[in-house]
Formats: sequence, C-alpha cells, structure tokens
Amino acid sequence: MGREEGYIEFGGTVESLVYQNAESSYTVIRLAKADGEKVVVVGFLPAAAPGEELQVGGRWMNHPSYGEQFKAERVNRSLPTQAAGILSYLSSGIIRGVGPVTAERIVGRFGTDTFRVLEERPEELSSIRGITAKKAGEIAESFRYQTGMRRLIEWIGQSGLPLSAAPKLYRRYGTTAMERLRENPYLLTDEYYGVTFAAADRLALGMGWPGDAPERVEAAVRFELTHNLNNGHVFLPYGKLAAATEQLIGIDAERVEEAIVSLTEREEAVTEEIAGETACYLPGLYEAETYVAERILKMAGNGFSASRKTETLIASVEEAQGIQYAPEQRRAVQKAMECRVMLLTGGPGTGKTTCVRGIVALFDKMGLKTALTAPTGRAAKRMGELCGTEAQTIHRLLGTEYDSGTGDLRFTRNERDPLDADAVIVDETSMVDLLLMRALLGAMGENARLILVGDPDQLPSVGAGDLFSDLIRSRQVETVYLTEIFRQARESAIVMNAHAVNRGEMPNLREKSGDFFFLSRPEPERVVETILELCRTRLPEKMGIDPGQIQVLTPTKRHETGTAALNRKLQAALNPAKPGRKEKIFGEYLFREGDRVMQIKNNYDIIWRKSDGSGMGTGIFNGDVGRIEGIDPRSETVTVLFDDRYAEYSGDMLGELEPAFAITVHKSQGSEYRAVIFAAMNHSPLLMSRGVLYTAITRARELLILVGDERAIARMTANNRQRKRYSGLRARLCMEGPPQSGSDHNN
Ligand SMILES: Nc1ncnc2c1ncn2[C@@H]1O[C@H](COP(=O)(O)OP(=O)(O)OP(=O)(O)O)[C@@H](O)[C@H]1O
Repeated sequence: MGREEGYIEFGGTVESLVYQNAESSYTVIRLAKADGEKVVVVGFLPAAAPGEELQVGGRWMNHPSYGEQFKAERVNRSLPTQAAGILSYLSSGIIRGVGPVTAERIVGRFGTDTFRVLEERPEELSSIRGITAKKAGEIAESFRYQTGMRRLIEWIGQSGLPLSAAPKLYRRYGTTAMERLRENPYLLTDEYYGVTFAAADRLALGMGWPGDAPERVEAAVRFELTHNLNNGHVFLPYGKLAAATEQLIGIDAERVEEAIVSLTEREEAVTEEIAGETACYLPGLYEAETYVAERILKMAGNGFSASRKTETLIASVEEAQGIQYAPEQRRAVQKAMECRVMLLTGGPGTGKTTCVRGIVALFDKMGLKTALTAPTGRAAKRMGELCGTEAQTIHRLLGTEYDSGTGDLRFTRNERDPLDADAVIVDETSMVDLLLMRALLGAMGENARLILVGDPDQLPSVGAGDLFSDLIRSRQVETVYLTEIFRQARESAIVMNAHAVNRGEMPNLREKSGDFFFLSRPEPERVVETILELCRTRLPEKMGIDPGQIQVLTPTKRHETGTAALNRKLQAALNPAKPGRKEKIFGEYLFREGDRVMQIKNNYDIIWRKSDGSGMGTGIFNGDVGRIEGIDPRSETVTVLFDDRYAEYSGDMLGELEPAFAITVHKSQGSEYRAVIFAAMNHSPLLMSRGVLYTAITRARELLILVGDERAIARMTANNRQRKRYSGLRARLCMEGPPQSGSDHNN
C-alpha cells in the first residue's frame, strides 16, 4: 500500500476512551505520546482500553469543531508492560468481572506478570480474595477473548486490510479467526467482510500462496458467481464462468475446471443442465429456484372448485365498492377465489388496485385472513392506504433477525414458524427477487393462497432473477391481464403516455396542458439549468409543489445530467451552505443538514425511533429516502428522518447513504412522487431503454416533466431490448419431472 502525502506514524499510551460505537468499533481515544503530548486519535479500535500501548499510522485531519485529530489507518497494539499501565488497563472494565478494586488486588499480587497469569495460569487468580474458581475461569475467558480480538486487529492492520473486517471475523470464528485466516486467507473473499477479492488475493500471494492454489481458484469462481448476482443472474453458464475466472486471476482453463468440479463435489456450487445451458449456481440460489418452481407448480395444480356462491359474493363486493367490475376485473376476482396462486398484471390505470380491494373484501367475507405486502416501504404504504387496511414490507412481514454466529440475515417466519395468513397478496411483484420469493413461499402455510400483482413492464428486480416475468411467461400459473384503461385514468396524460411508450409509440410531447410536459433542451447545461429552475422556483411558486415532493430522475450516475453532477448542483440550489447548517464529508460526498438522502443497501439492524416517540424498531432498506435532520460533529453521527422515523448513522455507516435530490430510475422503482422531473439525454445504449423511460413516467402521481432531447426519448421508446438474465425458473416451471440434460431453452 502506498504511503501518500501526509502519512505518519507514532506511538503512545491510551489515556482515555472518548467514544466507542459498540457495533462498528469506531473509536475516539485520547493518546499520550511518548514525549508527553496528548492527542486525539480516531479509527477502528475494537475493545480499546486505557493503558494499552499503540503504534498508529495515518494522517492529521482538521475537524470543523474539534480541530486537529489523527485518523488512524493502521494500528499496532500491545498490552502495557509496566504495572501502572496494567492496572489502568484492567481497571477500565474491559475484562468482564474485573473492576478497579479487583484489578488492584490482581496487579498487587502478580505485578508485571499479570497478563501471563491471566493467559496461562488463570487458576492462580482464585488465591485472591473475592475471586472464586468459577470467577477466575470467567475472567480468563474474557481476557482470552480480548487478547484474541486485539491480535486479530493487529494482524489485519499489518496486512493492509480494512480494520472493519476484524469484528466480523471475530464474530464468525471467535478466537480461532487468525488460525483460520492463516490456513486460508481466501476466506476473506466472502462479501460479508467487505474485503475486495483483489485485497484478499494480494494478502494471500504475499503470504506465499501459489498462483494456482486450489483455494485461490475456488475463491475466484465463488467471487465471480456472487458478483454476478449483482447483475441479476441466478446462475452463470459454465463457459462464461470459466472465462471470467480465467481472466480474473490469469489461470488456465484446466485449473478452473478442477475448481468448479471440487466446489460442486463439496456442494458449494451446483452445476446442472437447464434452459439450454450448463448452469453453475451458488447453492442458495439453486435451492431457491428449485423450491420456488416446485411450490408454485404444486399450488398451481391444486385450485378450488368454483362455488355457486361466487356470483352473489362478487355482486355484494361490487355494491360495497360502489362500482361495477369490467369483465376482466370480474375474472380476476373470480380466479382469486378459485386459484391457490394467481398473477394479476396490467399497466397504470387498468384497475389493479381496485381488484385487490375487491379481493381483500371477498376473502374477508370468506373468513380468510389476508396479509397485504410489497417489496418496498413506499409501495407497502401506498397499498395499505389504497386498500384501507394494513400492508407491510415483505421483510417486516417475515420478520428479520441476525444470526450472531454467521452474521447472516434470517427470517423469523419460515417453514417452522409459518405466517398466520390464509392468503398473501403481493403488490409491485416485478421488484421481488428470487431469494425473497423463496423466503415468502417458505413462510406460507401449505394451504395458503398467493396473489402476485404487478406490472411486468417495469424494470426487473435489483436482486437475482426475473421472477415475475418468468412466472408469467411460463404459462403455468393462472394469469389475469388487465388491459382496459379506466375513464379517470384516461384523462391523465401520464397514464396515456406510459401506455404509448409501452407499446413502442412516442409519447405526445406537444401537449402544453395537463400533467405531462416536455421541455426541449438539447444541450446538457440547459437541461441542468432548467431542472434547477423548476425545483427552486417554478414548481413551488407556480404550482404549489414543495421541493421535497419533487423527485429528479435520470438514467445514469455519470455525465453532466447524471446523479452525481445533478446532486451537487441541486444541493447548492436547494440546501446551500449556511452558518449553523452542519456538514460532514464522507468519501466523495458532502452531507449537509437538510439534505435529501437515500439508503442504498438493506440494513436490517439499524435502529429507528418514531418521531412522535411512540416506538422504535430496526431496519432501513435500499431505496428509502429521508432528510438529514442533524449532524453531531462530536460523535460523528448523522441523524436522518425517514418519513416518521429517525435513524442514526455512525461515521463508518455513511457509505450506506447517498444524496437523493436526483436518483437513477433504477433506484426509484416501487416509489411514487407527486412530481417527477426526468432528465432525458443520450447515454450509453444499455440505459437508453423503453423500460427505463416507462418506469420513470409511471413514478409520477400528479406531474411529469421531461427535460432534454427529443431524440433521446425516441431512442428509449424504440429500444425494447432487455439485458438477458440467466435464470432457470421458467424452464423448471415448464418441464415435468426432474431436470434433464439440455431439456429446455429459455427465451
Ligand atoms: N370497474 C371500474 N369502474 C369504474 N372505475 C374504475 C373501475 N376500476 C377501476 N376504476 C378507476 O380507474 C382508476 C384506476 O384504477 P386503479 O387505481 O385500481 O388502477 P391501477 O392499475 O392500480 O393503477 P396504478 O397502477 O396506476 O395505481 C381509478 O380511478 C379507479 O377508481
């Protein structure tokens, strides 16, 4: 690792602990340097305690409120060697069961030999007044734990790896962590540790591991498989996986083949002929795909017979709703009574929600307990409001908890403890990925019904698979397509233009009234200028739309009209720097109080509190948008208000937040906004797709403004090509009996 400008090292003794975040181990300490100078050091220092001797390497930073602080990038830690230091270390409370009085007795008896006694001859502790044999054992155990953790951190720091990996390794492997890493440093390539493949590989090669070590090749194969989940693939064809691995670590095909074979033999990968490919899966995804296929087929083949009461029931629900169903809606409601699993699809304004309301009422009359759910918080909230009953996110419905041993997320509702629901209705199903559907089906009782509602023309889920489309295209599940656009909806140009785009026709860009506008700005600088003006003055002043209700969307992160550039400009325009408005720099972003921000990954254990003090809970999810309410420079925490929930981010968690004045269309999936402004400019062909334009348009509730180049809109409308996702679900649903070699072709 290079030692860039400003990097220095020095040593000292920990004088006191100013702050420590229990979860992330982000720590602020006061350090007494050898020359007597006292300095403030910040960094990852799990279980730091007074008396400890540190050798730190890093840089001086100037903190806006606290002045100079030393940010430690590397830390060498050693236990104190002098009796006074040992006493202050033990008195700090770091060892469970040892307070200042006991510490004094122990150090009084064993002096500089104390640590050796704690580690090697803990039974001698019981000769001290107040320490029973049992307590001596506990003290030794706690000491061993602390020492192990410290050694691990030291080793991680010396290896140039991020120190934040240490608590995670310790959580998973305890005192054996270092041993395990020495045996196989490629353990670190597990995504959980946040260590890049390249860093782990560098470490291993530096330790003398040969380039063709099976552990290395296997880790590279696993990395490629995992990495490709992020592109939505459920499996990778053998040829592609082998080629990618060969390229990643510069190794020949034979070694890669051996690695795939041994991973398969050890059941750490699954290889199977499906959808015309030799498909390589990670075991979890293989299990999910086969489970979903099996469960869905079983449900699809196990409906209920039509009842004579159906007509009367539907009529009573129509009366209660005060409408008359269109024929296809009637069919949907009827099929919901007869099928164990059903798909309900349609574009905007085709009456999906109206049907769902009817189905809920009907199930109610039939005495069925129904759970309404959606993949995002926003979608669930909207579903609940429109249906007049409680709806929750799938994650909340299934209950999440961390396995403290493995650090993995678990759902508390599963086969052993299924949901107490006779029917589950999912909205925005196009956003549900394969693993989430696996979890949901696993938590549904044998006899429960499932209704999946959505618009398959929206962009597919972020996670792996093309679940909703695969289910529809398999034709193995009863599907009701709603196509009629209702009168009220027909009055909306947003709805009509969305349907036009979906058919591959240009939206009407000439209309100068209504809820859909096009402002022609062929140059990017003018696009930006216009967007700023719309957000700052035109929409708030002329249409009474608060900037907080406007969402700027763009297909891309980069370029002049991408999220990065737009966010900087929108921040300066809508939430400029002001005395008293605190700021914090993190990576490439400057966060400021009042900023609109988005959570960019699922965080299941971040704690939130209701703003009215009525309760608390955990979990802020990918795509949730909030506002920075406070920045505390002392603790380096940032408080964000998400709707009515406050969540606090410690310094190291800020990587989970991004500015959100402007967001990509992909990130906007499942959300709706009062007003949407879409920057329509030419970008890379992958982003210029009909799905992106269609999704952007359908995010707007009252007002949509396209700002940009008409040619870009034409290009997007015409481009119906979708990126292929490797998934075997459709093939599995279509075949009978166990998979056979080359049995089916997807697409
Ligand atoms: N059978 C019906 N008769 C009259 N109006 C209807 C009927 N069904 C739906 N509508 C009306 O059509 C409009 C669109 O319906 P709804 O909100 O159910 O559609 P949707 O498919 O859920 O739309 P979106 O996806 O845009 O939310 C609503 O104003 C609704 O009241």
